[in-house]
Amino acid sequence: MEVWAVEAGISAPHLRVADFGGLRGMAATADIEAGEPLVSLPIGAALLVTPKQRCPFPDFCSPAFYASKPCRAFSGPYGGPPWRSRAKLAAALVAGGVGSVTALHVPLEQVLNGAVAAALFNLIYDYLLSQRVKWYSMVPWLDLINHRGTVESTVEYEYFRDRFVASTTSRRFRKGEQVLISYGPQSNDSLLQFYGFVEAGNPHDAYRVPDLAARARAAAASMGLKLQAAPSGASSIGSAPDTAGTLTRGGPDEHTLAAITAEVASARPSADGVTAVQRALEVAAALCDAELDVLGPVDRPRGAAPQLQSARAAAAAAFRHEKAAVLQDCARACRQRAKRKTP
Ligand SMILES: C[S@@+](CC[C@H](N)C(=O)[O-])C[C@H]1O[C@@H](n2cnc3c(N)ncnc32)[C@H](O)[C@@H]1O
Repeated sequence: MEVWAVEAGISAPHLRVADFGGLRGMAATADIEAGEPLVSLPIGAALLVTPKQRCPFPDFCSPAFYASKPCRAFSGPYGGPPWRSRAKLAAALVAGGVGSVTALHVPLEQVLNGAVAAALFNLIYDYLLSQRVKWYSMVPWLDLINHRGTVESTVEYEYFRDRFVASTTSRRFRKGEQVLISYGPQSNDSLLQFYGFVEAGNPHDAYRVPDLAARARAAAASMGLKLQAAPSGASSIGSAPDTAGTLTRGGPDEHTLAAITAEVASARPSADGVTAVQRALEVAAALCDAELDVLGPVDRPRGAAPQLQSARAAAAAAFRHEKAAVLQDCARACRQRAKRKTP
């Protein structure tokens, strides 16, 4: 494979395939500075799905499935066709034009007008496409690097070199260390669904609270607060199209905090000097505690059990463990923020 990589023009001078506790990944063979390219490869070495492309194997997968895009593949903003394709198009236009003038005796002005219109249409079409769509790609060597949500990394398409270049922007790797990139700011739900693993301490993980209105009210009640009864269908949250809320390690997201604030605005007794948002944060913390109770004990299985467990059961246990950690962090953050004058 390494011979093939060299022949294909793939350059990853400081990486080698290595095993990290049973997980294959890439190790640094020398110190790598932040910003230094990790992998660089010609676009021809990657398997690309571009926006204009039709399903190349309709017998293997339906065109509709193909059009829905394989989410596990690396994706990035569509950079338009490489300059070589544009050069070929230009050459075809010139050849067609010359042929039309000499063989078909079409007036030169007419041919030039047509060629300019075709070139412009192509450029505008690609420009508009590149604003809206992504291309998806399987990228050899780059696809051997594992994920860490805290690493900042980029994968760029260099138009004139016609290459993908991946680098990290936030950190250096020491010789022998595992080299990691970020697959994007993804929750564990998304990582588990699309990549089959759960990231411990994932900074982008979140906990979804279904039926936020009812649970916020129940949390408020558990704190001894009395709320005006919400007439059915009149809940500030219940009337919104999405009735779920999102709790992150830093507290409820903006929408969720606003919704809880509105839901508990009528809370009595109203404590002196406590703003509506501070009250909502206290309720959010109680809501986290209640969700933790629902989750129950979520310790990772210990002892000999992990080896005996199926990978699926282990992933489910890790997933629950991480969700509990998100709730604990969220409750802590809410309580800290509720103490501040401007939470
Ligand atoms: C792009 S590949 C990375 C290379 C892969 N480990 C291999 O051996 O081919 C993505 C897959 O690697 C694994 N992976 C990546 N990052 C991981 C992590 N932080 N923890 C566990 N598995 C990870 C997952 O199985 C994921 O679907």
